Amino acid sequence: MTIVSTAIGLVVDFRWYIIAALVVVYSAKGYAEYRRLRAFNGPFLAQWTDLWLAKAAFGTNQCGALADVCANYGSIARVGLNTLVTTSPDLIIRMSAARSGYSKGDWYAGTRIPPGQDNIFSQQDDEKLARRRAQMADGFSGKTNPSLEPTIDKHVCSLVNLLRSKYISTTESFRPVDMARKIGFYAMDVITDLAFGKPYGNLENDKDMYDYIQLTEAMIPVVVRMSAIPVLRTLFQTEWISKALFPSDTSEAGIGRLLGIAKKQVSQRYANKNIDHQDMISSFIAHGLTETDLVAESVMQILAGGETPATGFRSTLLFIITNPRVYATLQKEIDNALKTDGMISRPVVKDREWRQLEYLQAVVREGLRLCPPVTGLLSKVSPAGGDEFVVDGERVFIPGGTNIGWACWGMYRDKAVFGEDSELYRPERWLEEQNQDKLERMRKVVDLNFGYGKYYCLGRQVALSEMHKGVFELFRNFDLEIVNPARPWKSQNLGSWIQREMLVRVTERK
Ligand code: HEM
Repeated sequence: MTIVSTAIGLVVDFRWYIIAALVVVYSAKGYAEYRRLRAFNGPFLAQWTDLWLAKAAFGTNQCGALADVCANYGSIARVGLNTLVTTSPDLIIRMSAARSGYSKGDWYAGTRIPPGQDNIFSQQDDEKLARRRAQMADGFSGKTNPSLEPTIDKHVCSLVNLLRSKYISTTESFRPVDMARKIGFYAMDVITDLAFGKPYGNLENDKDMYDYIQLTEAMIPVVVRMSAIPVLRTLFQTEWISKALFPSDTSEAGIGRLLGIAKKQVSQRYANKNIDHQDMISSFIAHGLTETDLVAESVMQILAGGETPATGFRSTLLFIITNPRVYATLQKEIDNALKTDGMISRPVVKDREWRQLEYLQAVVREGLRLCPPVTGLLSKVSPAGGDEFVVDGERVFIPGGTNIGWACWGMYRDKAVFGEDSELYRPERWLEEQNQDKLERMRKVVDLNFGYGKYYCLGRQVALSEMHKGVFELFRNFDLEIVNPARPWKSQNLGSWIQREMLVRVTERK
């Protein structure tokens, strides 16, 4: 007791010295951190603190804020004490290239679900990641996993059936449908079917089963925001804090419920592993994933592959139905293909068939350009010795251990790459460009939507198939009109997208 009271007395007596020492240490550290990245410009707050980053992360237009910083301060700009963002596709390609010295930064660690358990996305060790990618690649490939395309087709049919059975308007009746929600149902059914071998059944029940979409809409922004801000990231990664915050796998809804379902489904499949299924889980088991790995990977697939194709599909649909020229041209391409004997299968267009439809592909690519589904920072960290890089004709040195995220919203609107009208939704740009090098560059930049090199998205083919089939079948079957062109939907970017209330009038095609 006497020792404690003596210590408290000393602290009180010397409080001003202690406060002064703390201020000096903090300022010296802050100054050293400021100097380390002083070659990069950025907002004043971002030179000295992480407050600018926190403000952007907690706003509702995170990707726009990052793009503005690069527009104002250069294609590599400073947004925090140890964080840069870039609109340079060449830097993004360099960081993710197969043998680059860069690795995934701490941003990714916030995506360990359940807490403490790595999955393919959160894995920061390049060697372990390469091993895991090799184990999982076959499950994502249509060549080695014949169940992928039929699974997607099944849910395209369910989407069409749902619209036809409940939401057809006529001159006598008006039955607006929230397409933002139904597309979310579609994407979630596809991914749960692929990941667990059984869909959630959202489309069949016309319901957000287990409130999953509602709760992930609430949860993902929290994770993405926490990951963006270094101090919160450190807190969230502290095991007991993340465990305390994370819902248990016995929760009745949301991510806890997802984890519970994943555990149950995986353990059933694991027990039956010798039975000959030809799907994703069996491919992963055959490549040596343990039961614990499988749970973490199936949850991650749902988080990585649920909302992302839905965002691509929804925004593309909105661009089409609010643009009469695009609508008419697309419909004509679809109708002509349908009139050509044997070109298009029923009930759902095949992957090899939509790949022959140039305008449809341009429509989807342009949608991904203007509304990129993945907008979180995805920060990579520079190699220990730093890196030299030429940007906008100038050689810059990036010190070792620096986090570099992307400002993809700005990158996809670069006039030098996409032309003066880069803000405009104009699929024709993909068909009119005569200069093959320029076209190739445009393609390469938009394909960065799926990452690059050693971190390239494993679900790209699945996502493209979902989006192209979905768009084709909606316009094969229906006419679509936006109900309120003055407020077509509610869309916010919180690091990930929340898109809702997209009311559409659906009529049968004559
Ligand atoms: C339009 C839809 C999609 C987009 C735009 C997209 C984009 C991305 C991006 C940007 C990354 C991270 C790259 C990086 O870390 O640098 C990624 C990783 C990943 N994606 Fe996708 N994705 C989509 C759909 C899907 C789907 C449907 C699945 C699953 C079926 C999926 C599975 C994965 C996996 C497993 C990874 C981790 C790869 C790794 O870190 O090695 N994605 N995706």
